Amino acid sequence: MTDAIFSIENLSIDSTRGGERTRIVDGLSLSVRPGEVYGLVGESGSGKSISMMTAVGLAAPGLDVVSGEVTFDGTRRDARDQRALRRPLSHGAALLFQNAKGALTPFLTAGRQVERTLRKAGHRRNLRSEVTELFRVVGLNHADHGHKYPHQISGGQAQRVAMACALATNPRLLIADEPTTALDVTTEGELLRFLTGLCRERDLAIVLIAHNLSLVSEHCARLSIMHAGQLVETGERDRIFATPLHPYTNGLIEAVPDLDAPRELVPLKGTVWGGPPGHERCRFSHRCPHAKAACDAGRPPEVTRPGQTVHCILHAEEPA
Ligand SMILES: Nc1ncnc2c1ncn2[C@@H]1O[C@H](COP(=O)(O)OP(=O)(O)OP(=O)(O)O)[C@@H](O)[C@H]1O
Repeated sequence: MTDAIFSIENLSIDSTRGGERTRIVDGLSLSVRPGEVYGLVGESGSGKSISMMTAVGLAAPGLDVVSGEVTFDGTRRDARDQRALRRPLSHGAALLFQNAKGALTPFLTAGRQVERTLRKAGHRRNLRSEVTELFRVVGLNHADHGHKYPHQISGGQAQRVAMACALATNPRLLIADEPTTALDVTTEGELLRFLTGLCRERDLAIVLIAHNLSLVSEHCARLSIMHAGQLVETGERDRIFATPLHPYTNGLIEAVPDLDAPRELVPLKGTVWGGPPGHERCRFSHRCPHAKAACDAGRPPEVTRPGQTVHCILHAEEPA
């Protein structure tokens, strides 16, 4: 995709535990445009965080980046060289995590946290007014909250302070890793609407990582669905919801309650990593109602349909 500001191609990561090597991310590719909130969805443990942290040069020690290329702002880099990858991304990208309160420094007021980030980003003049402006941008009143310590504000307010810190570096890419999981539903909705607006106003590219498909579908026009380290389906939200092609996507959609048309929810059977070892196969086969021998015999083929790409043998066999 030529107009993407951030793209990942064929990222694979191995982890070795107890002498056993496991491919925890297997050939992930995705790309995000400026002004877009892109969703990365999957159950807990499917590899969303590890993929995105590695793509910005923050792979945990001990992980082996086997392959992958990351393009940011027009320059392509080998993901195996994490240091080289981290340098440009540490200036152009910001990260938001689930527990904002825990991420803020407990002995610094909310205002000082933002001021410190501004200083680190090289700002020296008009710091007070820049902090006040960043508070305004994230929907907080500096006079009310700037002097408070993290334990004196709510989880939603702490997440807004974390956002102000993130915006202080003027990023072009924001990776938001389950940023609202610890918040109540109303605050969650408010914050995500706010993030979406921010993304449009500032032409910011956002990758929203979440396990909740309905949440992502509300805020992202394009998304990727991940299972056990592999992407199973990618594409436009409307197409994916209208005609889910992968049995896993279908399972996730069936598990989402629909208040307008109540129906029996169908929980997904099995666990993410419950299948036989080896990555040269479909990793959903042990949970799939349509599985056949061929699913375990090789990697699932990538099949492209208008606005959608699926990795599944079922669709390789039918005409486009
Ligand atoms: N530092 C590490 N070294 C080795 N394996 C790891 C490491 N961190 C995570 N893993 C494993 O990698 C897999 C993917 O983890 P990851 O945290 O990326 O999942 P996730 O989809 O983001 O889940 P969650 O929503 O729970 O954060 C899991 O099986 C996890 O146990």
